[in-house]
Amino acid sequence: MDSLYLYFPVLFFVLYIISHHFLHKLQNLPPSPFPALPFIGHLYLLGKPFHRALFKVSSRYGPVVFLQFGSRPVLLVSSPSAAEECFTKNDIIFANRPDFLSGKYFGYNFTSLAWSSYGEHWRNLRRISSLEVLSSYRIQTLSSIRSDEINYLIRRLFRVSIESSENIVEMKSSIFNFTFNVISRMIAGKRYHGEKVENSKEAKLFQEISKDTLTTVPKANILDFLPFMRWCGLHSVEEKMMEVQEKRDNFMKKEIEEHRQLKTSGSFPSAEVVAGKKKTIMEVLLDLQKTDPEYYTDETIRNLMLVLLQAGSDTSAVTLEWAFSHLLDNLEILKKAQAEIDNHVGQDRLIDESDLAQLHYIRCIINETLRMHPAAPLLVPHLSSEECNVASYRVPRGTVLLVNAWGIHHDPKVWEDPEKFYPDRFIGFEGIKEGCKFIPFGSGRRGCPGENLAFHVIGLALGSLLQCFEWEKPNRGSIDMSEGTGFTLSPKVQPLLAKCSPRPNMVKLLSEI
Ligand code: HEM
Repeated sequence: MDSLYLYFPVLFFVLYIISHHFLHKLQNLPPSPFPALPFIGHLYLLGKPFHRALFKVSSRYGPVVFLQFGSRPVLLVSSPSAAEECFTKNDIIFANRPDFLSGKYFGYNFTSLAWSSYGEHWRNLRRISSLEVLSSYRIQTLSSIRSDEINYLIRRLFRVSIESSENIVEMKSSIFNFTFNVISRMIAGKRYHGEKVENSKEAKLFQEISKDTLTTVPKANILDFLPFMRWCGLHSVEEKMMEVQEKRDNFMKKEIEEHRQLKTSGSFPSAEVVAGKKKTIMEVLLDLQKTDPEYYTDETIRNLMLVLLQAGSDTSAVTLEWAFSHLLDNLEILKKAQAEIDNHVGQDRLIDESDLAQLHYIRCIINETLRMHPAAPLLVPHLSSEECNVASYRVPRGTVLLVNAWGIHHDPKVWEDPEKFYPDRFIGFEGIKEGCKFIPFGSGRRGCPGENLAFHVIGLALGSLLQCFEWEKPNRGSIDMSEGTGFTLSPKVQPLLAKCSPRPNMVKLLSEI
């Protein structure tokens, strides 16, 4: 009789497995790993980096997996066909964002472009950004900012390369300063890093704010899935977020006020803003405010500015750093890119953005970098607003959708030899016509609106730095390619160091910049 009690836990366990299995089948939910633990569900499966851990889960359970992350149901998708189903047939249903704390605090209570749910407000913000802010016309109008900024960067690298005996450059900060200055000048007509920075105190403040924002988000993600952790030592996270948001908001308030004053006094913040022809994005929005003050409130403008600044600078910088890391490890590819530039542009003038359309191999390098290191490996989380079907499975309303773009890009069934950095695979690639096998910018309604700008910024920087300099690894060892973790950004853990020296035929031109 006593031994019967010993069998109880085993019996319970077997019944649990059977009921889990049949309940799942009955509900027609996608496959789900066993077990889902009390409170944390499947969070125990999350190793670092998240995209790699989730790729392992998909390799075992299939391209569509149903998970429970703490209190939230999650659909993990990692095949081109399932991703396509989410972003075509079910696109409107998944065009929402979950109510994460980042959206509450940094997204102005879910009213920002990146965090608001699908609806009229989001459509309006998206329309303004596509037409007024990130349109081809606006990107072209502000091209002088990008060429000016690349000149600053080239000049600095040239100085380092001739002045220091070691000519070693820390690429991460150089690249970040470049992309940040590009976006901040397009938005506010102001640079915050490097030469001719008008107000270095302000620049330092924004750097602090960005750092605080990025360090708070992962802690907030824990609370997003495990709200009870508030009572287990994480109660201060929300206070910290409020504090950071206040700083972000005040920073933008000051910028807008300054812009207004300069506008009324007739003196614009930077030389390239001439007679309304090359308006900064902030000016465009302040003009719209005059016509519709109820909609274009100061808060809406601050909100949009902060989204663009954050979404536009880190992502492009991370991509450029990865591209250089691979080029230093594959010098034959680097030489091939330089040969293309020499062939189409020559060495008598610097690359101009209008050359980029001819530089197909440079585009292949960028694509290959985005394939291997999509800046947002799991895209940005979506949320289903109603029940739908994916790959014939039922997905309940209120499910968080994670599309593992990194997983799709690294799947040997989708890409041959996926771990090899091989830009030639993109020769003749037909983009969206090939479905969702390459989705670094997402797809569908919530796909990235800054894709075109990103290719201009990254293409110009990569092309110019390859045209002007010879690049080498700082030592013989191979480059550390470890990836950082996070739901929304996958930077390189070790900042890239590179040896850089001017290409002999470019020295004259470089000394004149
Ligand atoms: C290499 C560069 C970039 C990459 C890889 C990238 C990638 C992405 C991804 C994956 C998303 C989420 C898509 C989804 O929800 O499924 C996104 C959203 C977004 N991106 Fe980008 N992005 C880049 C550059 C930019 C730039 C330059 C800007 C603008 C200055 C920008 C602005 C945005 C905005 C505003 C959203 C939110 C859109 C929405 O929720 O409706 N991005 N981006």
